[in-house]
Amino acid sequence: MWINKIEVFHLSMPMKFTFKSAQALLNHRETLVIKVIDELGTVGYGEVVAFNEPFYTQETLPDSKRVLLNRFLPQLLAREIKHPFEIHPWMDNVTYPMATAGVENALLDLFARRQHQSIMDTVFHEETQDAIYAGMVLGDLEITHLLNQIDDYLQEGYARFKIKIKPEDGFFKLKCIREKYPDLMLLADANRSFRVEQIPELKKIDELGLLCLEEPLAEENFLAYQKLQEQLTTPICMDESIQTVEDLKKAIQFKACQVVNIKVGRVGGMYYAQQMIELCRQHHIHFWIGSMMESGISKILHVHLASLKDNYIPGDLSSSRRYFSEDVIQPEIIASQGLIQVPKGPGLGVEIDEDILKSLTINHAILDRDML
Ligand SMILES: O=C(O)CCC(=O)C1=CC=C[C@@H](O)[C@@H]1C(=O)O
Ligand SMILES: [Mg+2]
Repeated sequence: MWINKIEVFHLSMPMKFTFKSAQALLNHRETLVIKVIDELGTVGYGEVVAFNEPFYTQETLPDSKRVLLNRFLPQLLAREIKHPFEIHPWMDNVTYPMATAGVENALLDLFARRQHQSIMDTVFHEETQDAIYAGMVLGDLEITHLLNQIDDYLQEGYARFKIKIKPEDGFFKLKCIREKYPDLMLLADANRSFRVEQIPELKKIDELGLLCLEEPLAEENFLAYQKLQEQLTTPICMDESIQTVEDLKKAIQFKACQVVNIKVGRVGGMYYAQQMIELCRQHHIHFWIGSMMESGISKILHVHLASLKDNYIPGDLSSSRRYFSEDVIQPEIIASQGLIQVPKGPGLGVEIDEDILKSLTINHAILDRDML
């Protein structure tokens, strides 16, 4: 197939509240939506989920945009491709995983639509669930507010909660939650905020029966993780420490974690996400599906991925309305009684509301094969 036209929409989505983690404060979300159109007029969408600042991983949205417009997208227009995964050898999943994933995801959506297949059927040849359990992520909130939010979302049907923590009060907050909800499905994400000297705090957290502890250590070193995992019964979960398949192999070799949070953007696309999932399966490492406070285009892809039957726990996947007053996909993502339905149609299985997309766009670029 040939890609004849590509559009890049730079979105600015106002958020309903400020999201606070150990590393970041977010009150609006900028992302890039890539729309690809082939010679038959088939359309596919993908999202580049980099943040404006490098608080999570190194790649920033201005970096992604520059490399896309100057290199990746003109190259894509210039060659015939038979399968979306063919782009990987000439794209750069190490320096620009999120830009790479955005292009690959758009091509996969288009390719699956051409084949009249769902995106999961084009990549994974296995049975999947029709619905997935939703999961709530709560930022670093003041304790009364945090407990109230858990009450509210429990009533809405959410059963799994991930709390953002930092060394100063992480144990205190988790202990308060545990006292009030002894059986809650609870995990914590420290986003690399605890130094090795603060391991005693992590040992206290270890007593609280968490499903896993995500990215506890500031030290970016698998040996430190291995030593920590030996001292904890709570499984350590890696997120930003694993960006490439090589990172995962190394983490397995070091026994640095027992769980991996898979995010398609962070790892450079479905091609690498699939390889990581297969590696996890071979080495008895649990995996589950994260998210990036993104628009529905990337989020629904993660809903699809979370429909794999051997997911460890419900993902960071909640209703579109939790973060944004409007989403660019139709139907938007709705968690009802704690469940999200997995769309069945071709590709991502959702439509893009171009009016909403355009109303959120702050910059728009068009690349045409005729212009090469
Ligand atoms: O999308 C969500 O619901 C929240 C996801 C989330 O917690 C994160 C998204 C992006 C960057 C990180 O700070 C964080 C994470 O580390 O998992
Ligand atoms: Mg995380």
